[in-house]
Amino acid sequence: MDFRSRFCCFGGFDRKQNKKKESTWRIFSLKELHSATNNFNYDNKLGEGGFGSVYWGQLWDGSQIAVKRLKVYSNKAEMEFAVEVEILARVRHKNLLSLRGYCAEGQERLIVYDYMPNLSLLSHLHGQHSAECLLDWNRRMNIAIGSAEGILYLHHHATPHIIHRDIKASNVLLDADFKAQVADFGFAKLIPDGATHVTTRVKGTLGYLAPEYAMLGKASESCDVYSFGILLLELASGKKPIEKLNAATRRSITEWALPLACQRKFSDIADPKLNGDYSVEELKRVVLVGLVCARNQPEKRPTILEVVDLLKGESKEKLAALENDEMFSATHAADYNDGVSVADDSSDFVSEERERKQETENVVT
Ligand SMILES: Nc1ncnc2c1ncn2[C@@H]1O[C@H](COP(=O)(O)OP(=O)(O)OP(=O)(O)O)[C@@H](O)[C@H]1O
Repeated sequence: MDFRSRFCCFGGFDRKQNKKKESTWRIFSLKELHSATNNFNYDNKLGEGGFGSVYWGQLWDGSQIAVKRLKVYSNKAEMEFAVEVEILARVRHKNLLSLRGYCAEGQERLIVYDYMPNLSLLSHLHGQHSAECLLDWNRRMNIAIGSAEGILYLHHHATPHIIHRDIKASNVLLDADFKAQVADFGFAKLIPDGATHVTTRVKGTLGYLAPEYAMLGKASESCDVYSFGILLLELASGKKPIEKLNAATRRSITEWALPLACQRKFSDIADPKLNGDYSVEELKRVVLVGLVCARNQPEKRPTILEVVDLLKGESKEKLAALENDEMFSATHAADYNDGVSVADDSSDFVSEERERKQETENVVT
């Protein structure tokens, strides 16, 4: 089956819809993308992910683009390509990375996006931009609320609803004004009307995976909420989702932050790069919401709609209730020693940047 017939199988486009979308995305020729990226020159390369390499380019009208080029053609990759294009074409939101178009010629598969000049949140928190300290508290707060609003659109406003399944710092891109754009829909799942979850192969990134999803393959909106909670803690603290303490010991960001939150030591959680320059109230809000999102029991997590309200500080009562939740009680804090968990040193438990992807065949049918 070629790309176009697969694309139609998703049922996303009829001719009428296509017409409506004409002004927002289009099909690019390979020749045009070769010329925009200086023949996919190494100097134009922005990064590399599971799907392939991403290149910076400039179109004839001067606009800047990012072109994701499929690494190796296969049926699986073709499917991932079709899912990403299909989903991107149907979503439009200020906090979701927009599709400019795609190219499918021979075995070449390319996706064209708007270029995000401030790259990913990961590059600012832990990567090449981290030393520049460009993420002041105000920007972090806007990124937290903006990305939550992007996810809210996927969960509650897109039809059918969409679970992202790979929310993480490298998938939150930043535009020229540091506005968050949630990206990378290659793993997303469309949720049929009325379904509460879909059972699926586990795909995602270690450190961000909800336990019920990692173990049972149960994907639902609350798995995205869990991953978003980890992202909030990362944004507040500047720490990675899993920290390597020594050769045999790993500590998750929740194991580290929960005892501190129970003892109300929020300033110990704040990223030292902020130099104490943050709103204490907002920091507390981000940490408490992050921790409640990353609870092990999915039914105890808030919806992303509640998360948006809480982050915006729109409901004082809900925030007070959250602060008084038994999860943040002093007795709960006593359950934790110093928050250190001992794990074996298998190389796939934690991995660095490039090795973080986990693709586990799920045993549940
Ligand atoms: N629209 C864009 N504008 C600017 N940079 C981008 C854009 N899209 C991707 N990038 C850069 O390219 C890198 C690779 O992106 P990609 O989505 O392929 O992989 P990833 O999210 O890092 O990893 P994975 O595919 O394993 O999830 C990103 O980390 C980002 O820095």
